[in-house]
Amino acid sequence: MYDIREWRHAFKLDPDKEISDEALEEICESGTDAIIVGGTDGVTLEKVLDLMARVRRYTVPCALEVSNMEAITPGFDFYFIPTVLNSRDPKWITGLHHEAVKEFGEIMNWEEILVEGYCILNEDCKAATLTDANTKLAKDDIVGYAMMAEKMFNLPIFYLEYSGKYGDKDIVKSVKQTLESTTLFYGGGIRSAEQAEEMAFLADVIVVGNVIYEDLKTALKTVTAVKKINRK
Ligand SMILES: CC(C)=CCC/C(C)=C/CC/C(C)=C/CC/C(C)=C/CC/C(C)=C/CC/C(C)=C/CC/C(C)=C/COP(=O)(O)OP(=O)(O)O
Ligand SMILES: O=P(O)(O)OC[C@@H](O)CO
Ligand SMILES: [Mg+2]
Repeated sequence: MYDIREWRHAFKLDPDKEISDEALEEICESGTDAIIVGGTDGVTLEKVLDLMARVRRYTVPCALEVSNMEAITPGFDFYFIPTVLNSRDPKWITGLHHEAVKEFGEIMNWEEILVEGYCILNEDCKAATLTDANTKLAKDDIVGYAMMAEKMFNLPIFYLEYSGKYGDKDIVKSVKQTLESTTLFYGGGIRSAEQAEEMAFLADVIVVGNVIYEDLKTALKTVTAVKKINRK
């Protein structure tokens, strides 16, 4: 499925973490809508190339979520570019992006590039520390970022990122109610089929990451849990 507006579930694989061929096969053949390759640190070109080649044995769509310029390579179906809307440092909002587009803009295939408006809400996660994200936000602050993502910047994706921590359902619900055309990704702390199902009622796309490496069987169960619920 190459239209993110039809996705319900994605697995996020971290190039900096090891995964066996058997586990990778189960993940890629699970029925998930996509594999997102991304992580905050330790993402090198070598590790990205290795993981991409292994995922490419399967037909599942595969996106590279760019976290640094050095690890970008051709061969993915999509390139997801995060912009951290609640960062206190402009480098993570438009700074690195400006440098990249100045240098490579003429040769970039914009058809395969999707910008993700991130709002990072777990103050203890690596991405929050790296980007100096202001995580002390009230619901209306977060809803404001969602509205900016859609109405001001026309972004295809708004990503509520709780990486490592299960999020606040009330916030996810309010953000979903605010968005009309932008796709809402929810990611963070999903460690059971029940949690996946709960968030699938609220968000468009549920992203499952760390549990892949901690409890593969449970990770696989999140796919069926999410797929049985229609997107609103
Ligand atoms: C050759 C070719 C095909 C070219 C393609 C052209 C192309 C795509 C060019 C890129 C253009 C561009 C605009 C690039 C932007 C450059 C850039 C570096 C932007 C900054 C991105 C950013 C804000 C990164 C910050 C960190 C972040 C939000 C990462 C996202 C992933 C994430 C949150 C992972 C979760 O954390 P994790 O590491 O899993 O944590 P744990 O290990 O604790 O679980
Ligand atoms: O690793 P977890 O906590 O599942 O989060 C998934 C994803 O949102 C991380 O970027
Ligand atoms: Mg992770």
